[in-house]
Amino acid sequence: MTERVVAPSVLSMDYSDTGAALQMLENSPAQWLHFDVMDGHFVPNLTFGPDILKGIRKGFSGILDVHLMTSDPACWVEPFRKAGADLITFHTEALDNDPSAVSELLDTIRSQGLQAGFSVKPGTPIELFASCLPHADLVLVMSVEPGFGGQSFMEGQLEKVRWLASQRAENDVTYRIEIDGGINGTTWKKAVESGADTLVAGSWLFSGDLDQKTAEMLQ
Ligand SMILES: O=C(CO)[C@@H](O)[C@H](O)COP(=O)(O)O
Ligand SMILES: [Fe+2]
Repeated sequence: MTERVVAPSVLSMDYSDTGAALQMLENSPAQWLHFDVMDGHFVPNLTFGPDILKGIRKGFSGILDVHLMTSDPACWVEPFRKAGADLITFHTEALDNDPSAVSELLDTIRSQGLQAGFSVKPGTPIELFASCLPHADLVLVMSVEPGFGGQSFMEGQLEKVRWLASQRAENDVTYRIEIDGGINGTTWKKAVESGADTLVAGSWLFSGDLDQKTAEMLQ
């Protein structure tokens, strides 16, 4: 079984005291940090670039999990690799949902020594990307429309998690199944029961008791 991982989303981090926030994360049981990159074009919001990741890299020794919500994902692979990313996930919709292009970009990311993932928005069928699964280290199921933290969990997306888990059980593939959006004290359990092993959580985790909530999710 794949070890469960919790990845707090930096979108909800306290930026009035970044050093203290990073220190708290470094000392917490969370193994990863989820870094949401939004370009104001693929999604109607704008967040962080590689320079910010470079700073975060200095204060966090775990896995830096970059979630690219950008229209041109390929051009950001090298800058984020140089900045210290460990894993880069991009959206299939940015590549017109073309499975060949998705596999090709996954291979490119891996060839740079990084782990590679792809993600689908809630309206995109996951089955389109069966041929991409052997090329992926992680598949990210969005359980909200990408763009903002603090939205409600879309329970119907768990069907994709179940499909990914069954594909993994039936085939010679080893990707992680990550879920992102609306994760809280109730929804994380549903995600895990459906087969998710990598839990991104932003607003709920950062609203208090991050260590305790993370430890519970890892039990
Ligand atoms: O990618 C995204 C949003 O587009 C996420 O990573 C959110 O940042 C998760 O935040 P919560 O839904 O947990 O508040
Ligand atoms: Fe995300």
